Amino acid sequence: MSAARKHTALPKAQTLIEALPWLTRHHGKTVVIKFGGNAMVDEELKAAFAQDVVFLRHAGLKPVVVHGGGPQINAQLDKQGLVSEFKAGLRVTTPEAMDVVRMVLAGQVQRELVGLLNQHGPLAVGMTGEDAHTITATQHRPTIDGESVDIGRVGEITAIDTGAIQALLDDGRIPVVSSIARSADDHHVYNVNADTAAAALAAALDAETLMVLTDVEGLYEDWPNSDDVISRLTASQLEKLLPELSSGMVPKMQGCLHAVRNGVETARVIDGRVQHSILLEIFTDEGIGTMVVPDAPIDVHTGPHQGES
Ligand SMILES: Nc1ncnc2c1ncn2[C@@H]1O[C@H](COP(=O)(O)OP(=O)(O)O)[C@@H](O)[C@H]1O
Ligand SMILES: CC(=O)N[C@@H](CCC(=O)OP(=O)(O)O)C(=O)O
Repeated sequence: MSAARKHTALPKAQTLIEALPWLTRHHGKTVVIKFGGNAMVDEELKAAFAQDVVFLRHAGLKPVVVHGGGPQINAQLDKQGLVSEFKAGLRVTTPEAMDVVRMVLAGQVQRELVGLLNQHGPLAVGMTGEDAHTITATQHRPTIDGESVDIGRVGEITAIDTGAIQALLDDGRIPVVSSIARSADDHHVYNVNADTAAAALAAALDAETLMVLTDVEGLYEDWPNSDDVISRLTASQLEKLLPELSSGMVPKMQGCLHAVRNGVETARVIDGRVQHSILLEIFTDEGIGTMVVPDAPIDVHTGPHQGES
């Protein structure tokens, strides 16, 4: 056999080998991926998302999926003639609306994601924050114009028990978590923003990465006037920006800040409208969206490090 024979699959082998340093570095690490309701409306994107997550799992990482479903909840509330209202970026959740939120997230969106992931094997297990006391909350009362406002059954996370998720990860499964919390106050449940839930879980699980998929390219520097995306910012830089942010970006970026301030190495906001955005983000050095990193540690001898992550 000629030693010089050209194998047609060589470029594929090279691509796999290029990924080797990344795979070695991230082997066994936990990555929490938040799949947003707005990125979840296209069938092909959903299937590609499931492939990416399963790929990560087979590559030796431990993915945990936390999902939203805002648009899907809106549609069901509409169908039932119930009004949707948001205050401080959160859904005003009456007891009737809470039933709809729970039914749509746990009964519809989560089931669909579990089904898509399990087309690739017996991997995904769905749960909500209610299960095994995974997420506990009390009533959240946002301050609007200086006043504490009652927005119904919206929860503020007070405790996370990672036991059930860890057990699933140890068993090689992919947990798929709906953002509903058990109540510390009564026997009912609370509606939690899915970005907030994902960030809290990432911190509690000591995840290496929080990845938030959404329907924009990342954090725009001057939204809605320009589409320049901020590619990288530190926790302190983000903290300064927070008061200027609006709508859905508020819980997302607050969540990223919480994550990197609590042990997560990077929090990334990426465009879920791009097919295979998870793999693109991971395998391109500079990433495709916005990356938040902790502040550089201060060295007592040399002062703050520059440009490290
Ligand atoms: N600075 C910003 N950069 C990007 N998007 C922003 C910004 N400020 C507000 N937004 C809005 O936030 C939205 C994303 O949040 P949201 O609608 O809650 O998405 P998801 O369903 O993925 O959680 C964007 O579609 C955009 O309209
Ligand atoms: C309290 C609150 O606002 N909860 C959200 C939960 C779902 C969610 O966050 O979905 P997205 O990620 O698709 O926005 C809601 O009811 O819409």
